[in-house]
Amino acid sequence: MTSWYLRACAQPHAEAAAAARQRQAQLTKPAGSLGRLETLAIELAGMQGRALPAVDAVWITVFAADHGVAAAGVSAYPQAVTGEMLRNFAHGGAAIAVLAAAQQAELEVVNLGVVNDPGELPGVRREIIAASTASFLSDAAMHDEQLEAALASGQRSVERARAGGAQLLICGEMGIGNTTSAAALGCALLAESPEHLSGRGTGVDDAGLRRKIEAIRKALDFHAGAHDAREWLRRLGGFELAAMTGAYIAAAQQRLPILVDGFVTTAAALAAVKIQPSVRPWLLFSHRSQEAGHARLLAAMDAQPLLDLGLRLGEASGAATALPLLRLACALHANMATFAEAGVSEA
Ligand SMILES: Cc1cc2ncn([C@H]3O[C@H](COP(=O)(O)O)[C@@H](O)[C@H]3O)c2cc1C
Ligand SMILES: O=C(O)c1cccnc1
Repeated sequence: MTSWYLRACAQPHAEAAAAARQRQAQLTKPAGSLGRLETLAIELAGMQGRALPAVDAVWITVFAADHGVAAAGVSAYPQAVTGEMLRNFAHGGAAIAVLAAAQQAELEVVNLGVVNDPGELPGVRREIIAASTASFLSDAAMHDEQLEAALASGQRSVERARAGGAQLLICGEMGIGNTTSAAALGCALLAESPEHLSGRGTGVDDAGLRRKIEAIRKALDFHAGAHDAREWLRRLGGFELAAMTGAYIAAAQQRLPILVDGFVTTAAALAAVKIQPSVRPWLLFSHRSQEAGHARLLAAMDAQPLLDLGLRLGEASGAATALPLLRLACALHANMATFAEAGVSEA
């Protein structure tokens, strides 16, 4: 039987996009003058299959997991932070919790396995795969069943989003060491060199950055026998990265538009596109992260991010920050007067 994540996605609805494009041409403004706000409305119309798209109901899932590679000294922060941040998400103190609450977006957090496990917390689902991935310096990060479990966790988050009436999916991540995992995965998927995709993550110093590049180089050597995107994800990814890959594929299969966050989520999106290329039209890109290497991952998917604010946090914070632009694009598209309605002369 073919795995669910290998199933192709439908293309966005061409007629709905055409109807939206036609409406944009009739609104009281010089043709094309609202730039990306116009094309965003048209793309959303195609994805939602309606001439008047809306992103009132937004679902955010933050996946948290720990990484074996953290032991290689590749983060500026201790691994215990991943578990500690789960408590912070639950109590509303994390950046994404504030951004979601300020915009009435639904936020759920999924604990896939952290070393410093805080146990049951309100608003945090426990879908524990293991306390951490194995270090990909000397082992595959995940066994096959662990990868399948992570992908399926992402798929289930999309089921909940759909049941909740979501019109847009945003995924985020929390996992100390995950910019190293994301960079390694990006290198493998794009045949890039570690210097080009490695950045300072939480803020490592020059020595930390060198350790990170060395770790990735070693991992790419060790796993040189891998041959496809799923296998690279299993060997170099993390539970949260794989869950996001699964969520992106499932959302695209179910015609749910996706707003991608920063560097780590973009690596997961790239894995999704490499596993199932028909995912690509369902992805909107929110911002270019300060993390060196993000621009290359974006370019590999011909993605034009909306914002460049020097953000380097993850947690879906960049996507949540770009959400108002999508909402404004929909409001303009639905509520501006046409030339005929307003009695304004056309060109
Ligand atoms: C307090 C805190 C909150 C965070 N929220 C997201 N990240 C971000 O930083 C981590 C990746 O960076 P690196 O690869 O350098 O460890 C991830 O957890 C990511 O989501 C955080 C990091 C910290 C310290
Ligand atoms: O852009 C990101 O996803 C990012 C950058 C730094 C740290 N964590 C995540």
